[in-house]
Amino acid sequence: MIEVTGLKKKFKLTKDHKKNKLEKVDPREDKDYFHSVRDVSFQCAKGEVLGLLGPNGAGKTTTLRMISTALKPDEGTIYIAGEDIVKKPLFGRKSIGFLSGSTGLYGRLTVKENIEYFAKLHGMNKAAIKTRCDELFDLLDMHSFIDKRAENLSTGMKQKANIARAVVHQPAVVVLDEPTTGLDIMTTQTVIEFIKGLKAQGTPVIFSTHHLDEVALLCDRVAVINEGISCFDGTVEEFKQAGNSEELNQAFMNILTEKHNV
Ligand SMILES: Nc1ncnc2c1ncn2[C@@H]1O[C@H](COP(=O)(O)OP(=O)(O)OP(=O)(O)O)[C@@H](O)[C@H]1O
Repeated sequence: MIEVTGLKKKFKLTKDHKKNKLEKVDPREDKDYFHSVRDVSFQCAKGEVLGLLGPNGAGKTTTLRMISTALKPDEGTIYIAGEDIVKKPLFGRKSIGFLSGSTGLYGRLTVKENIEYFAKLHGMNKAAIKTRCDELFDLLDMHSFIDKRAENLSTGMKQKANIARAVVHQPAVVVLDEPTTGLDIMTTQTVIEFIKGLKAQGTPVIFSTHHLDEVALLCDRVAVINEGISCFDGTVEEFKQAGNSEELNQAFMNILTEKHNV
């Protein structure tokens, strides 16, 4: 179970940003700061998949980076197994597997060497690494490229390798920032099946997406962020009710518009 409550994060504005007066002013911008995330809360229990939705710039990546402990929130709590990982970031790093657009692999190492290296960093022994790598290479259909250098991978291969890297230590919670962006249909399907597998094992999965068809396929819960503020957190059925539509795209737009006009 992961429970996120009242997260806030602001960034100091640079001089260059402040000078650019032609840009449309975002309500989150004040004199010196951009309040990227203003009040975000949601929860995801054992065996649930939560889809994190919001327009471009809503604050999804900033929120997920706080959950991954890469960014420290200004306010708020993130509880996993009864521990606030804002106060215990080391526990957070062990408990969470995080995939982001900026997750990196070492270009000169092969895929296998990369995954083994990150497994070692997590303190796994040789036997455990072999078993886990074989399992991940099967699940993510990676065998054909595990001996290729990471710098020579296609977008899809790289994404699969990054996912394997993120979950090699069997984290208690998996957090994926737009895991299917830029992937072809086959690779997307492999990633979707992989998320279903995590769910079947009871691992809570949080993923951000702009694809509501993925929400229909995978999610038990939905959280919506707009301009840094949570405007929905509930089950997919509650999402349809709140958005007054059985069609997820329409429900999403209705939720955004309604909350936007309040
Ligand atoms: N380090 C930073 N300094 C200043 N502003 C930032 C910083 N990081 C993020 N922001 C701003 O915070 C807002 C939220 O960004 P974020 O990347 O979290 O949005 P998002 O919901 O993930 O968007 P997208 O769907 O386009 O990926 C954006 O306006 C972004 O420009």
